[in-house]
Amino acid sequence: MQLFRKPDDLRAWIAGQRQSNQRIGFVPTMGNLHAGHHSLIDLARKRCDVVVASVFVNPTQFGVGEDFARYPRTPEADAAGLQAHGCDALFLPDVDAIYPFGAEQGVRVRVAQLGDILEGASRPGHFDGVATVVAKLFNLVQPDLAVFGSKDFQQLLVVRRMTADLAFPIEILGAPIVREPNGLAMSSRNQFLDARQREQASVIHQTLLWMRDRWRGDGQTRAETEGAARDRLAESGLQPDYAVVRRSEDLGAPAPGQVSGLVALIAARLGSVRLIDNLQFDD
Ligand SMILES: Nc1ncnc2c1ncn2[C@@H]1O[C@H](COP(=O)(O)OP(=O)(O)OP(=O)(O)O)[C@@H](O)[C@H]1O
Ligand SMILES: CC(C)(CO)[C@@H](O)C(=O)[O-]
Ligand code: BAL
Repeated sequence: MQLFRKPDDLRAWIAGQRQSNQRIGFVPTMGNLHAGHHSLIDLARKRCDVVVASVFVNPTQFGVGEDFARYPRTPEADAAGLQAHGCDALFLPDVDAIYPFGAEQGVRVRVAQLGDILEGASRPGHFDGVATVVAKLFNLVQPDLAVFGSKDFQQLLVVRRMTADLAFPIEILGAPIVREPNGLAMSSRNQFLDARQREQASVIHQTLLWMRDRWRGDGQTRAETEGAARDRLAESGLQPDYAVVRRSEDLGAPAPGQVSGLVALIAARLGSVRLIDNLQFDD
């Protein structure tokens, strides 16, 4: 596997791949890779001739007081896992390489509305940071296909919108959520949870399943379902940020009587760790 730290070195290698008509797949990550990330590499591997991954903990998507400084950084283990999954190139830039004018002073890409609700409301500016760095990475890697996990469901929609609106000729593939045996969605932040908290956190997935079943079953109103879901999370010792049912297409409010094309989304805190998960009702 090739390792690139400098954008120019990556560009030169990409130019060679394009010249020989290789179809390029791309998996952007923040590192500390687990089976969820590896599943994205496997998907890209199946669809493309060469696979590029990036590991970059992007400062502009973290708010003041969020966990940028303590975000787990494990580049050696990440490189070994990527290589084992057949990744061809790893881009591991430092902050100056991605933000040559300073992280606070460069151009920002903003996805209005879709980027302002739910995660965007809880983490103001978060999706500006995500859209900005993904646009930069797309320009550097010039992939034909980019794979994103549906664990970060709103991020997937934001990236799709940004890609369409800025006319990047890139297919965006959403990948299924990889879970622990108890249902907890795999996430780099799970490592801040002890064994007891990981069990406790499985209530998030249970609540998503319950929201789906209740929605289909007894025709309760959206507000009743969402309120009862928040109560379930709180009774298990989590602090819910939101627990909502939305249209999977654009995260708008469901139409009366709508049962498919929906997604339940939860964000909740357990101690100092903020976890997100979701469940599409037509899965
Ligand atoms: N459990 C999972 N299943 C499928 N895809 C996942 C999973 N976890 C993360 N991903 C995807 O991997 C890509 C990189 O995500 P990221 O590096 O932020 O990892 P993460 O585990 O989600 O970390 P965290 O949520 O703690 O920041 C994203 O597209 C994300 O949706
Ligand atoms: C897409 C991403 C790599 C942008 O920094 C990040 O938000 C992530 O890992 O999901
Ligand atoms: N996986 C989304 C990255 C973040 O939480 O900042």
